[in-house]
Amino acid sequence: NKDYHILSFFTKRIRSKDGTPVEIIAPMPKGKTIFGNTFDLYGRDHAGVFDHSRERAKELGTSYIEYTFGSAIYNIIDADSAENVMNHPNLITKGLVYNFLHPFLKTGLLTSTGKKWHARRKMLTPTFHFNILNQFQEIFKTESQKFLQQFEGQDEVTITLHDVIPRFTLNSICETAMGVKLDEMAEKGDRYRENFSQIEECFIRRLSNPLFWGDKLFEMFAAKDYASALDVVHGFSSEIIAKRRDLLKDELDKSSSTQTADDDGFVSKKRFAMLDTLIYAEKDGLIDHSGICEEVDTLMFEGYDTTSIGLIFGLMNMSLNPDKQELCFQEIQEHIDDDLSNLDVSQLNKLKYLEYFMKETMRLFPSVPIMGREAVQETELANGLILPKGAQITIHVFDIHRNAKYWDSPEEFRPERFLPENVQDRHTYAYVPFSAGQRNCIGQKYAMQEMKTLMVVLLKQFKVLKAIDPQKIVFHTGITLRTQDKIRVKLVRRQ
Ligand code: HEM
Repeated sequence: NKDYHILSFFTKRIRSKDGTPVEIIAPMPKGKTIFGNTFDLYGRDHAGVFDHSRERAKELGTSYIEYTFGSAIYNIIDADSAENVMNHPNLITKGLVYNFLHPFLKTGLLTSTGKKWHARRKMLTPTFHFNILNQFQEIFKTESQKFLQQFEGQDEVTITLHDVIPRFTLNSICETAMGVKLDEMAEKGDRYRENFSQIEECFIRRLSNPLFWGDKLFEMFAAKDYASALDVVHGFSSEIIAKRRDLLKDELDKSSSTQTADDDGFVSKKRFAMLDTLIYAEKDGLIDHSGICEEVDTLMFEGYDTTSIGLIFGLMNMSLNPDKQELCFQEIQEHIDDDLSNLDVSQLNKLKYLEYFMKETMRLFPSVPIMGREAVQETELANGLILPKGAQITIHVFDIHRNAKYWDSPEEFRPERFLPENVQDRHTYAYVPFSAGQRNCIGQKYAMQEMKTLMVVLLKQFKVLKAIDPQKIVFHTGITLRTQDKIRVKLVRRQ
């Protein structure tokens, strides 16, 4: 705190409530220049940016403070501080870095705050009700079967998960949430995913160079191909919305000509899509077309990319832990019929070990390894720190999940950690793959249901064998968890 005299003209310091030196509560690693930590990421590649936070966590072992040009950053790697922040009523606004997502997602549910966020959350929460999720089960099942059809006739095949899984999750989110089958739009879906990667590339370029934090310089020097990538992803979501509007109109038209006296709710008889809620809300004047677009972009991105990562690492872990894969398989055999006819939500709920397996996967490989908040007013935390207005908070989920304070041999893959008797004495906020508190993930049940379904359908037919060396995995920074190389597994058909 005493260093960086020049920076102090531009950046408000974090104080302590009772005058305790701040560094006793949270250490402050020295920055590379007189501008504090502003340029610490400068020149680092994607792996270097990711490793920076891991190195800090290892070196300091506790939550810490960094100073950059314009803002103090409180970096959280412990469960107590995570709880304080996630449950703080004044800390629901997302951090500055989320502004870099605005050209892509505008201010939908993930990135908005205040009254707008409250209204949208209220509007969308009922669409994740278990009755609706139950209806989606048939789609998850069919999409999982379709996923496996591509390996028909093959007894052994090595697959690149990063190539095949995202197509499955994008198809699933479009059919469930948007009510539109991607079958005839497969190529457009592929282009959506490619251009999404381009958008992410620009996001990282901005993140690692403070000169690009403002819009002007970024647009002048670093936004190559950004506008065209945005056009593609927005074009795709607009087409989905237009298609669903047409389908809904057709359903309404048909039902008014065929309705009988006991037909008391034509839409409820059809499969309901989350997008329908938004379209009906538009009729009631609660949202406009651009609002629908930002929510569709948000749900599509959140719903496909995060579950892809969960499944990619879930299958990788199956391949690396054959004994635990066998436990999952035995459990599946016990509860799910071979023809999958009883693969419904109530049966899925019985697959406890598979659930622990996926939870452990998300502990070691959280799809969202980092989350950010901003103090929009001076805010006191329970540990005695006073964050000035504008301070940024970074919650390092990746480091909390590997913090030896809560996890014995944290690097080891052990689904048994999630047995009820092992969970009860652990800090609740030591495990936050879906965040927690008001801004928690609205799609967590959906995600688990989808991931478990594909696992069941796949494990029934195939054994998953190792095809990579896990020691060679190099993590990259991204909007979500990335690796330098794509992950592969070998599938061998069960006899
Ligand atoms: C394994 C899968 C998933 C993981 C690990 C995950 C994780 C998260 C996390 C950590 C957040 C908080 C982000 C932040 O504060 O920056 C979040 C928010 C959100 N997630 Fe998920 N998510 C998953 C799947 C889904 C799915 C399937 C959907 C939708 C169908 C979804 C929709 C959302 C939305 C809309 C938000 C913003 C909620 C709000 O702020 O009110 N997520 N998710």
